[in-house]
Amino acid sequence: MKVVKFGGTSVGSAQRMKHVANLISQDSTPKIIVLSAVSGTTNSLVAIAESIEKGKPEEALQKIVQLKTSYEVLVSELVSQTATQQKAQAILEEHFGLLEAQAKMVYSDSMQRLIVAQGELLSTKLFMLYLEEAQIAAEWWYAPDFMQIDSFKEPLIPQLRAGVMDKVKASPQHLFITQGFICVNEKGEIDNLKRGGSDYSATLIGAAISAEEVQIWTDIDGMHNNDPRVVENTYPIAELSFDEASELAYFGAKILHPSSIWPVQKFNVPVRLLNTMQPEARGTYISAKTGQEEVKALAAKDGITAIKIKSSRMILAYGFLRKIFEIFENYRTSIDMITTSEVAVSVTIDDNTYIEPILAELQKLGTVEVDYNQTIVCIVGNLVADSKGIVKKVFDSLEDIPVRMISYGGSKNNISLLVDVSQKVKALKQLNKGLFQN
Ligand SMILES: Nc1ncnc2c1ncn2[C@@H]1O[C@H](COP(=O)(O)OP(=O)(O)O)[C@@H](O)[C@H]1O
Ligand SMILES: N[C@@H](CC(=O)OP(=O)(O)O)C(=O)O
Repeated sequence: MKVVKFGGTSVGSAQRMKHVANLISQDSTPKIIVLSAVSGTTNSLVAIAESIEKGKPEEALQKIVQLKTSYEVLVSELVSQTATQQKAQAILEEHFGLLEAQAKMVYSDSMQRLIVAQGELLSTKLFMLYLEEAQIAAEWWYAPDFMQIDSFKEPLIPQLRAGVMDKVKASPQHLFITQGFICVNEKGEIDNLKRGGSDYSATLIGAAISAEEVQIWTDIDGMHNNDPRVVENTYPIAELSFDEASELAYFGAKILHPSSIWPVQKFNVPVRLLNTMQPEARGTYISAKTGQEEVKALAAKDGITAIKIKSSRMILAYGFLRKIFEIFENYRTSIDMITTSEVAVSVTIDDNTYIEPILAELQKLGTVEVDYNQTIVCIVGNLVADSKGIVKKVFDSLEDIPVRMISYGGSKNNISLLVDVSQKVKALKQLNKGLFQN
């Protein structure tokens, strides 16, 4: 069994959906197909929910009509037989009807999650109709039937394995179509795996059933050595270890959801990143294999807050770090980078939900300084002993860029630098030149 995920751009139009149908039906290997919402849909659904939250139902309804119109165009291009067109129309009525009903109700967080879940339900149902018309046999699965998260938002893998295996065993089909991103939470409400979560859905399913491999099809030919949106002349990396891919995903390489690697790493299921628009390109192969000692790629993660705590006792007493960590632990806020000196500790976090109470408690331990809008620039590769002078190249490349924190040696795969967000693009470009073009 392979688990094959197609992202929003891969199902972004009728033509692309037809292309995907062609790609998945070329051989008889059993496949679980995980689809995202049509590109742009989740953003529109988030905007609809925001209008309802702001108490502007008319604005929400206007946005719903606009989105529905774009789906009517998609349907008219996707299916041609009268019976299938009627079924498609019924699907639009069901899901846009639900949105319209929500717009007239009082906003809640669970309503927001229900609204954003409609994208993947629409894409998978419409895709099924095209398969029906193209006479490609497949079965549709409702992801919340098997994708569950607990009260800490962690996925329940044994339940996932049992749910998926039961469905496979009960079916004569070898193609199964399901939604990425959406799941059910501990209260039985529809929930999601956070933005970009369809990658995570696919790797969770692949890990849970020990799939042969997970394929993630997107609009680029694999993981590039730097962010192609801001740096020119980037290139795809043929192979990455799980550790390298995990660091890149966590530190901002948008092609992969930040949490998507741990499940496949734990269950040793390889992942291929492939380009829907260029299926013959070899893409990136991610596995347990560790490559040569070299820098593989750069990534950057925005929205970082740096917090410096200066001990009021001047010399760090033992137990000081524990007290600091306990505060972050109590607010379930994870720390990305940490540096210490004799008198101070600096940490970074990417989630400011509990920043106020965290700062209030830290202030009891010493003087606290906070810098918002920071970016972690991350250099990833097999950097075991740095026999190639990578650190020197990093410092030479950064020349005139003020660096707020540096972390090296925490993992053999990563050098992290903290810079102000305004320096991000410059840092990525200069490091690209210094590390890959000499
Ligand atoms: N290092 C990187 N390598 C490849 N793509 C990257 C990288 N960093 C950012 N990206 C961006 O990620 C995009 C693909 O991810 P995403 O938009 O989530 O795709 P999908 O909608 O298919 O899930 C690419 O178009 C590219 O602009
Ligand atoms: N549709 C969801 C989930 C997702 O993973 O999308 P994509 O695969 O297009 O990044 C989102 O936009 O967040």
